[in-house]
Amino acid sequence: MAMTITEKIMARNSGKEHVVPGQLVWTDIHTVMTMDYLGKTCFDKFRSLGKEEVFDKDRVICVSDHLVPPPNQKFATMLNEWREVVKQHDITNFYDLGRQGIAHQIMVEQGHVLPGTISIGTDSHANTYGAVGAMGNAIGVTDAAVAMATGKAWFRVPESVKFNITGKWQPWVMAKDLSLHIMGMMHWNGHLLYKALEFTGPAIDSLGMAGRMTLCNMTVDLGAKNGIIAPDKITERYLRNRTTDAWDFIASDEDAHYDQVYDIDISDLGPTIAMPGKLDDTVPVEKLIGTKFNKAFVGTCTNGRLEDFAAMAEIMKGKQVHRDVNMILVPASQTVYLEALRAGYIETLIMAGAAVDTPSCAACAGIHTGVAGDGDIVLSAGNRNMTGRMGSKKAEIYLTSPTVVAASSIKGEITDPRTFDF
Ligand SMILES: CC(C)[C@H](C(=O)O)[C@@H](O)C(=O)O
Ligand code: SF4
Repeated sequence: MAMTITEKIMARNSGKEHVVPGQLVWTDIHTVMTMDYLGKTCFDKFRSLGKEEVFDKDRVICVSDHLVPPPNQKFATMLNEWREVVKQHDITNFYDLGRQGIAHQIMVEQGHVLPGTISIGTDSHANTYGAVGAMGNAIGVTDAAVAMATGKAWFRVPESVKFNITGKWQPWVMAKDLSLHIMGMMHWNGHLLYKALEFTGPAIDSLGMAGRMTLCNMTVDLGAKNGIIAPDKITERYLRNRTTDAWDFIASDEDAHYDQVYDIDISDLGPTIAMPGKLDDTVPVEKLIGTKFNKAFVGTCTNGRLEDFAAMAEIMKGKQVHRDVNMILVPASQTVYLEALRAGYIETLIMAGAAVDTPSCAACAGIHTGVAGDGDIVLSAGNRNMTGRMGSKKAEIYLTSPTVVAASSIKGEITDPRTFDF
């Protein structure tokens, strides 16, 4: 019986020949991720199950990202309790301050997710893991605690939806623009709720791992269960030095059934921006040319990767951030930070007047490093722009790609990087 890649992953990890959408399955879990913000609660739940030892100390991945370095005493104390509980359970892979990064970046870059397997995390953007052909899923602390105890979790097999992406990427247009375009196209109409979104087609084949991570990452903001891209040569190259585990090129059958199929030709897709307060209210950059803003932010699990800073450095080299703009850049992990330093991108960006901070979630959820105050207008490459998301309820957040943020920050107003004067 023909199956989609997500159905195949659900089947193979629940010991079944095949599964169908709607079926409940009890599956093996490759890795469970938890982080500083919810991790202590998660371990408390785990203890309440009467358990002391996690199912596999190498496969419960603990990351400090939302709260490091602690911005205040409350979070410093929370971090101390978190560190204590991770220590008590003798977890092998603890990415604490000094080795830190945003959990989803860590999970993929450190080889903790594998094509054809299922990894879950106590954070909504665990969908990111679909970039390497894994089923990545956000779950609550109770389900995470059960998985930490048993190495298993239950799922309702989702219906699959195919996004067939064709055409050639225009210069400076990024996967983020496609994500925002889909967000606007679907208008949160409920059609993608709890669906498995599969991205395929020539424009995906040519997309690097950073773009694939961006695309899968934001599927949760579309209401989907997961986002996934079948592993290919790009995946293989990416995973080469990151995992020694065996995996195979799992893919959907040609005659697999999809609940919906969307064809998108990106030849005409330009830089795209989500208006403040509503992620699905997206417009082409042309509509906002000249709009003023005073804060620029690039980082997060959506756009804090090496390729993002590389593109920004190309645009900003030898130029200066406009005097009315404060720009904060936060690499998604220590590895990204180091690679960006070595490649000279950080130097270029600092010379241009950007402030670069230590890897963390930073101001994305309004916790630290550049939170928004009353009256701020932020041009951000993050993933959420609801009122109050980055701090003040009296701030406005426009969401876009790193190249739009780069060109616009030089100009001091929203600008199209395709027509930017280099
Ligand atoms: C704190 C955490 C539970 C939350 C999430 O899961 O999304 C955060 O990462 C966010 O982006 O708002
Ligand atoms: S970077 Fe933002 S969206 Fe991603 S996990 Fe952190 S707070 Fe959540």
